[in-house]
Amino acid sequence: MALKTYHSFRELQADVQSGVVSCEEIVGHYLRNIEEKNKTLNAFVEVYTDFALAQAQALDARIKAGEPVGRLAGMVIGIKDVLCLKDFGLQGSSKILDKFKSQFTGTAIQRLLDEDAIIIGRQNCDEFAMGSSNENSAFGVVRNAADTTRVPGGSSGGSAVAVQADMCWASIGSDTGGSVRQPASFCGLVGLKPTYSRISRYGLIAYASSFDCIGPITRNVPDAALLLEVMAGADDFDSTVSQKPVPAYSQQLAWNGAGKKIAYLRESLESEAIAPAIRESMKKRVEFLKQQGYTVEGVEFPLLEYILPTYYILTMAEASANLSRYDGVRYGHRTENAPDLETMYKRTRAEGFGREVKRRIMLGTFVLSASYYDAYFTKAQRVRRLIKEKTESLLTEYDFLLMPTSPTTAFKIGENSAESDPLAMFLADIYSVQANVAGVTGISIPAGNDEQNLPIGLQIMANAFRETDLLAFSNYLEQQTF
Ligand SMILES: NC(=O)C[C@H](N)C(=O)O
Repeated sequence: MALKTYHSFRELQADVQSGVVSCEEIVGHYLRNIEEKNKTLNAFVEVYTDFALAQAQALDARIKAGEPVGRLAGMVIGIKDVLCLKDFGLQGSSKILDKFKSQFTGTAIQRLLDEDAIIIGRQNCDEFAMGSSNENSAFGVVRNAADTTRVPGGSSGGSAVAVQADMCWASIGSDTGGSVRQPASFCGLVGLKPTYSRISRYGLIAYASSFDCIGPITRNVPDAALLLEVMAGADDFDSTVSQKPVPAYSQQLAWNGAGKKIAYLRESLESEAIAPAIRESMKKRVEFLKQQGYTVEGVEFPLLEYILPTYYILTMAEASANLSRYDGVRYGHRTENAPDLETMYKRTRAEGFGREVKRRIMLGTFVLSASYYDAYFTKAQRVRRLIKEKTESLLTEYDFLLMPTSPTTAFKIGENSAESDPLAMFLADIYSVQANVAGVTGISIPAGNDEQNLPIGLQIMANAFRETDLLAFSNYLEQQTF
């Protein structure tokens, strides 16, 4: 029997708790959709059929027995292939982690399980989260369900498409420089990058540790708020995580706009490099907010042109160090019949890593090498500091900064590929990396469609640990019709 369409998790949860619908039926619905659509879309790389059904049955039994259940009972979630779930495969969508199994469950995922979420499978992504189109995956490209000739965005492309195509209720991705927000925008969804250190990274494959954040991809803002609330907070297993108490984000979504000041990046309305439909969508939102009586001002970000090089120099440097652990000794793939240890390392890494990952390891190693360290790495660290300070002061003067999530909507598969023009791919991240360079929070919410009916994303940034306000404002905007 087909599952009725639920518009909010609250509605679904009420039916689950009163026994109108069982968790087994819900899981069955998603398994059927996966069966039907995944061959084309390639969003899941592994489906945990037995595990998901067992979780559902156990939960149904508890509900029947009148036992209390967690805040996520009835929510079926997919996880990006960079998040550990004990005894299940984990590969960062790379050949080098072939057949690797997680030795433990990461904190964020454990917290979802503790609240009775059902984990249905792991999702395709760019290899080690490096990319913006999901074309750099050992499992092949993911297709955007709005137009299967187009990319879903990346690197959490499979996670976005799985929600877009109703193969799970929500997904958990990771965002190092837009990897949650940009695919969410390409697929018409909400993608939240929390403040750096808000969610523990214990059990997240490290890409660039001073940038990496875990974040939810959902259909709406209240779900993002609820998932953040469940996953965030102090954790003994991650010394970088913030000790700040976690607000009840999902209970504080009512918007009180009194006295709020909103900035928008002036070039969002003017730059020829931004698709006309995206500029138009921005304009409508800016005008709407002005009409509502808010102080809304266009601003320039003088360091904008330095953000991308800073991001790529630093993330590649960190990646080259983080990825040195894949040596064929401890994890996954190992080359066969190497005559000595050094050849074994070299061949394992040459065979196991894809082209984009190799490019980044080489560039990262270069900027960290003794002769170039100061010229690139140290300089980029200094510039990062300036970008962080400028961003924070802008977000102190204004409550929110609006800009597009991406300068274009979903592009064609192959059009921007890292193979043909890696720089073009990097340039598309121009607006999404600032929040990570500065460590603040940002969200992408749906903002209409372009002339080809492809989703547009509006990005809203707020200062560190201002998620409560950010989510309430996003929730308010999400409810308007433009
Ligand atoms: N990982 C991310 O957040 C995506 C970004 N485009 C990168 O390749 O670094």
